[in-house]
Amino acid sequence: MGSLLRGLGIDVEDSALSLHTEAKVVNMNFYPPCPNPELTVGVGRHYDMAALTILLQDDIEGLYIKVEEKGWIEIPPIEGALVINVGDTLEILSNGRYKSAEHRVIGNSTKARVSVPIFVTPRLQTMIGPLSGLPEKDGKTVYKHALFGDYMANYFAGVHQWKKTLDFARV
Ligand SMILES: O=C(O)CCC(=O)C(=O)O
Ligand SMILES: [Fe+2]
Repeated sequence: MGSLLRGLGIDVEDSALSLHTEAKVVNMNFYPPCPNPELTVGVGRHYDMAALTILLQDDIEGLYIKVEEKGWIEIPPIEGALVINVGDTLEILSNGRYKSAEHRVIGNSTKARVSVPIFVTPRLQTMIGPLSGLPEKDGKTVYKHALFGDYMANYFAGVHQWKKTLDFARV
């Protein structure tokens, strides 16, 4: 995450970096095969709330990411490779310079799939907001400061509102 932020021209201190990446939540997803995968939920379209998601997939396809003007693009499943997703927290920390990635998972008709995302997040009591030293986007501060725990409570209260959950932190 340090490299991503340095890419924006800010030199974040190690202490600020570790503050925003202190907690790690590991999920283990199992998608059993289904003859009619279009009838299964898989994982509906969403944005992760984390700063970054580090995702280990197996060699079974299923993960799609939404790319502007191109639609849903399949992420090739390369065994052992890690997919790194930008989440809402990094969007807020970067004042909208990095956008959280919309993605979804579709089940498979013949093969079971396993994935292990690690959500890298601040702790609940950590204040998140645009990092200091960040050049303003079009002269505007897009996001305000909020407790990560409050952001999380709001996210899970409205998880199907997609990008609207970010409105909670908008100025
Ligand atoms: O199974 C996957 O590849 C992704 C799962 C996912 O998006 C999530 O758990 O947030
Ligand atoms: Fe996700």
